[in-house]
Amino acid sequence: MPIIIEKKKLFTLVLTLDEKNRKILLGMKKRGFGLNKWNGFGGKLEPGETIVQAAYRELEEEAMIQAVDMDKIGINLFTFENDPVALEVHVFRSTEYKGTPTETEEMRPEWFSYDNIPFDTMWPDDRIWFPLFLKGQQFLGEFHFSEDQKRVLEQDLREVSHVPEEYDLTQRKLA
Ligand SMILES: COc1nc(N)nc2c1ncn2[C@H]1C[C@H](O)[C@@H](COP(=O)(O)OP(=O)(O)OP(=O)(O)O)O1
Repeated sequence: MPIIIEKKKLFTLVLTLDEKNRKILLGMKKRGFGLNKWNGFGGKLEPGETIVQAAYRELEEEAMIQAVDMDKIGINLFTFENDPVALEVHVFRSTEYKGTPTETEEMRPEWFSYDNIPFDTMWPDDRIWFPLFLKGQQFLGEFHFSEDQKRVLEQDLREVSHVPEEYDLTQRKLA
């Protein structure tokens, strides 16, 4: 079946690393989309906000920490069977922060070793692009999910030398 996109929604996703100890900070989602899954911290943009501003804000709101550095490392475009709305998720990598990760209404933060990432309790796309993310390689990904959001039916993951401002839908690989 062709993948038709009539509209896309922008999201951020921030993953904080403790590179010295090879650990990653994830949050258990306590409500809404992605409930009961470990993920990075992020969400939708507020009116008038840039993608980068939203990334800093969401990390602070959901984990109570302030990123000192943050680099956009990739964009994932998610589509779902029989749904014309795509999710364009801008992924950021942060290695320094201020504050103490603290549980909030939306997320329960926890550190995981790079060797023990809980992929079985994460979105299924994560195990595909995390290896690039962890080694600091910029990427563009497309993931087409089953209608029940449980399985990746088709995927395309590319290493890039520059991450664009937004995903160019005319250049997408899955269509
Ligand atoms: C479908 O595959 C996905 N995989 C991963 N790893 N992350 C995803 C996927 N789809 C969405 N996400 C990310 C993008 C955002 O970081 C969150 C969802 O954000 P949410 O819906 O919670 O947005 P908020 O603005 O925080 O929502 P509230 O209005 O509830 O505050 O998941």
